[in-house]
Formats: sequence, structure tokens, C-alpha cells
Amino acid sequence: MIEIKNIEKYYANKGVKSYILRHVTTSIKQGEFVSIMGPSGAGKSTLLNILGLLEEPTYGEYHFMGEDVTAMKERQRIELYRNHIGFVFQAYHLIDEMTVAENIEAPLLYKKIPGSERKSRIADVLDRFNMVAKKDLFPNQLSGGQQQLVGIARALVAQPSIILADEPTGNLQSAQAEQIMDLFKKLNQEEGITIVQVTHSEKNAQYGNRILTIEDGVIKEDKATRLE
Ligand SMILES: Nc1ncnc2c1ncn2[C@@H]1O[C@H](COP(=O)(O)OP(=O)(O)OP(=O)(O)O)[C@@H](O)[C@H]1O
Repeated sequence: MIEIKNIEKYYANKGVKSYILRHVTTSIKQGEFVSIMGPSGAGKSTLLNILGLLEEPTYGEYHFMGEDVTAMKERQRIELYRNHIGFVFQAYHLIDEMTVAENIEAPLLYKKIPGSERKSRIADVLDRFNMVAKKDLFPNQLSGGQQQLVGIARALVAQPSIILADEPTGNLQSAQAEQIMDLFKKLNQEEGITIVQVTHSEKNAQYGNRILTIEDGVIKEDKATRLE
């Protein structure tokens, strides 16, 4: 599903290049649940953003679902993102002026899904996440865990092939974090949705099947998680 080869990313400042990622080569198959770990500043979010088509690498090849992303025009990349990628952010990134239902609806409007289908898809995810009673509330009327559930519902409603999550439980208390991780595991195991998350938590990483460790922009280790 994902193949990256020799990805490099640097920022040039006054002629001096600071490398964020160097020679990153890996592949992720459909149905995997991968955790990206490593010290602060190692380049984890940068890699996730590149995988999620939110940032471009300076060099290297990226094939997403068989398509050469680096050769694409911006419009094509946006289209690919809308059709296949659900991104979940640590700080939720919900729109404060929109209700829960409206936030969840937003990606469907971009995809030009007709009104009746939008309604039924929103009803489905609200039901599934036990949030029907909260649908007309605004994000600031919800707990952090509930806001992240809305963030995940918004990512899922567009029926993505992959969910990319950047420290999805970073702002949550442990009980809420466990609920989110259980949900990811279920989505992965029961619905076959590919998941890639950045996490600082070894415990969260164990929910997945593989851990990629990045240090100083380089993949240091690529191993399977403990079998349960
Ligand atoms: N626009 C930019 N210009 C210059 N440097 C940048 C820019 N964006 C990110 N960086 C640098 O890239 C490095 C890697 O950042 P990144 O957010 O990918 O790390 P991370 O491993 O996710 O860290 P954390 O765990 O703290 O979130 C950091 O040192 C950061 O300062």
C-alpha cells in the first residue's frame, strides 16, 4: 500500500541544510498496524505527514496504492488524500464553530457525496461511537476523549483505506487513551483498515503489529510487536 524509497527531507537556512529525514526506505502493507516511535525531534511527524501527503519530501520516491505520488500535481494529491486517507491529529483539529455532526460531515462535502448518503453515513458513525446525543454540541462542550472520537469519526466517515494518527492520545488521560487504542485495534482487526500512528508510548505501540523506530531522521529499528 505504501512504498517509500530513499526519502530525504531537509530545510535549508542560509545555505546550511538541516536534515530531518535521511535515506528512509520502507513499505507498509494493507492491513498492517504500524507504530512510529523515537525521541522528540527525530522526524516522526515529518515522516507521517509525508505518508499522509500533507508534506512533500525533498528527494525520494513515494508510491501510494501503486501510484507515484512525487510525480503528481497538487490537485491529484489532494484528490488521493480525500479518497483514501484519514488523518487524526493530536490536538484534534476540529472546527470550533461547527457542531459534532457538521465536523464529521466536512470531508463528505469535499467529496461531493449527496445529502441523503451524507446523513446516513453521519448517523452510522455517531451511532457506532455512541455519540448520537452529542451531535449538536460544539467541540468545546466535549471532553478531550470525546473530541478525539469526533476526530476519528471524521477520518472514518470518508471510508479511508488508511488512518494516519499523530500521537492521537497525546492529550488524553489513560482511560480515554485506552478507549481510543482499543478502537484502532478493532478497526484494524475487524475492518482491515491500515493504521500508522506516531506514539511515545510503548504500551500504545503494542496495540499494533510492528514498530518502526526513528532516530535523527534514520530508521534505526523495524520489528514486530510482542505476540499476545
Ligand atoms: N519548517 C521547518 N523548518 C525547519 N525545521 C523544521 C521545520 N519543521 C520541522 N522542523 C524540524 O524537524 C525536526 C523533526 O520534527 P518532527 O516534528 O518530525 O519530529 P518528531 O519526531 O515528530 O518530534 P516530537 O516527538 O517532538 O513531535 C525538528 O527538529 C524540527 O525542529
